[in-house]
Amino acid sequence: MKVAYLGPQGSFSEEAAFRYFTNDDIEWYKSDSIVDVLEAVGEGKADKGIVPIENSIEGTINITADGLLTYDLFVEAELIFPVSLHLLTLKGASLDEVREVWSIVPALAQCRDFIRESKVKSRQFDSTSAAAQAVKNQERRDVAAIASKYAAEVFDLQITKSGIQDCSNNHTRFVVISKEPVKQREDRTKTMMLISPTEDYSGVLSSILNVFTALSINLSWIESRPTKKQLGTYHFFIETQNGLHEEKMTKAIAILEAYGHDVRVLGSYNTTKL
Ligand SMILES: O=C(O)C(=O)C[C@]1(C(=O)O)C=C[C@@H](O)C=C1
Repeated sequence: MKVAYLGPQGSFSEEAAFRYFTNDDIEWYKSDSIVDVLEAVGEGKADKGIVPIENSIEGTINITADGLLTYDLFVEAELIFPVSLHLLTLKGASLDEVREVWSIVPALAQCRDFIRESKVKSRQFDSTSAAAQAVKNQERRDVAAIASKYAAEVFDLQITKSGIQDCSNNHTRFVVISKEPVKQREDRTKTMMLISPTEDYSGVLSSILNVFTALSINLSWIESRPTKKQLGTYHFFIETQNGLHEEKMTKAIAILEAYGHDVRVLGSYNTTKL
């Protein structure tokens, strides 16, 4: 089985992938960006992929949410990964030499307070590990990567300041994606769906939410994303704390469809804490 994740070596995605997929028969497929992971799975270059979808400080990773739709993907698991971000510099460099920090956007956003307080510039990379690799290759003492302890080991960098994220209790939620829907099972505890209203009227969102309230279905995630077709039109990602096999979920979907909303189930799955 081929599994795609965001590389290069040393990324959080790699750590999450290695901890979750422990079989021997896995062929790893490292991609250069989150979109490349989604595309690899969408186009069948990899059987499965692992992508970050939400962070406890920064919220939804929109590239992933949108990519699930663009590439017609399904979710088969969610993984909760603790994230501690460190400032990585060349060995021997000190904090007051650092003028610029490099990382992927969600990681820079998780360290907004540190970046503001230390008055450094920031530069975007496609992953924390690509930033760490660039610091190593460019041999510059005035730049630092925001990345993991694992990346420091991989690229032989020094942790010049540790735990620089805005909140110490920081987690990123990854999803395991595939091109085919996973067979429905009775032990699933969550369901992700995309609800697209076909008409725009006042109270459309509350009409959707009322269905879940009436059936005592607890929601663990709701995210509105633009349809990209017209300004001000949205569809809604909704994650329930109930598996798709449960009767109340079948009822909810039937009611939402009877209201004229388009409902697309993206997956029913369990949570793994890594
Ligand atoms: O750049 C990486 O190392 C990743 O795996 C991506 C990513 C993300 O985009 O959220 C994953 C976990 C952390 O939140 C920071 C970066």
